[in-house]
Amino acid sequence: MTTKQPVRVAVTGAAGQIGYSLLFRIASGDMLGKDQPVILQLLEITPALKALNGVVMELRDCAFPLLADIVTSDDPMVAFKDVDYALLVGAMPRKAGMERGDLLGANGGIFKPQGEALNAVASRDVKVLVVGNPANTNALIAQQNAPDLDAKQFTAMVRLDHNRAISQLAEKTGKPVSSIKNLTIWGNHSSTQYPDLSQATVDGQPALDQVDRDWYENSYISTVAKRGAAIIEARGLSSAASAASAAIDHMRDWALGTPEGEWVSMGIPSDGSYGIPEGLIYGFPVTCKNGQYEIVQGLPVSDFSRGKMDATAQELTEERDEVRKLGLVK
Ligand SMILES: NC(=O)c1ccc[n+]([C@@H]2O[C@H](COP(=O)([O-])OP(=O)(O)OC[C@H]3O[C@@H](n4cnc5c(N)ncnc54)[C@H](O)[C@@H]3O)[C@@H](O)[C@H]2O)c1
Ligand SMILES: O=C(O)C[C@H](O)C(=O)O
Repeated sequence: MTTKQPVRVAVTGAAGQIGYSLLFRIASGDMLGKDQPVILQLLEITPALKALNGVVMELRDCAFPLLADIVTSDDPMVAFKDVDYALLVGAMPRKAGMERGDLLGANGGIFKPQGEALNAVASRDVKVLVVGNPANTNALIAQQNAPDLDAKQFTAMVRLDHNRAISQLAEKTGKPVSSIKNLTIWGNHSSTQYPDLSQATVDGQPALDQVDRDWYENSYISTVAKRGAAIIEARGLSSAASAASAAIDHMRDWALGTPEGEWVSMGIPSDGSYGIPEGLIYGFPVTCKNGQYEIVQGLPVSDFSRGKMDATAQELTEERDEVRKLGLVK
């Protein structure tokens, strides 16, 4: 029997399609371990509380041994009270033909009050993951409105891109996903992201020795970067189960650590590493230990990589300028 004290996990947009995959996996111990009880604190807008109640009924019907309690609210000051983890999912998804950045006007305003509420009532050690798009700049908005928390506590999800990049490479090389290590998603969770194979290995051998350079530069990068749009085109709805799975991976690795000698990609505040403007929430290669992440330093950067890394940083700078004009960040 477990003796650990429950931790509090907030999920926003909990009645949405990502929420419907995510909550059950958190409650079953996939995110924080099979010995860690959780209290779910679920935030929705008022008209969605009835649907959320249905999801809560289903959660209870699973009789998850690790699910200690469930709180629901339409008030972030209630949902974020004392939370140790916050997964900010609630936001409008894009439709076919839109870029994620087109959602800034509709979604940016959600993250200012949520940042303020986290600042006021969350655990001082809260770990925040922003999933709602455009995720990097929404994370920046939340962070800038939570001045009493450490900037490093706010992260954005590029793990879905990271997982897509692994899967595409596995398919191309005919090797299992478990044989692929150390690729990086640099930059924005958008079509300017840079899935970088220059340090990646397949079965311990350089990935770029095992694929054609032309395929890498002219097919692979755009397939990974535009996968979200391909899912919307096929499903008529944006990715949900895979997004939830990536959120689980992101939080699990941050909380419990990355395997020795391996890194993952997280959207985190730039400290100026690799010449990326300080403060942007940018995808970097990171290792995690004891609940902290660190940027992998000293990787060589080719001219090809430099161009791609700067282009996605430029897009994030423009998004920051846009939300500054909207008064959402300083
Ligand atoms: N970063 C990524 O890799 C990634 C991947 C997939 C989807 N997304 C994004 O995640 C977001 C959610 O996607 P979804 O498919 O679950 O959408 P959805 O429309 O199914 O669900 C969103 C939910 O958020 C709720 N919501 C809206 N405003 C809210 C607020 N202020 N507070 C709390 N809840 C609020 C809505 O009522 C709805 O139930 C979208 O912005 C989508 O683009 C990001
Ligand atoms: O593409 C989208 O708009 C949804 C999500 O960000 C994704 O990458 O699947």
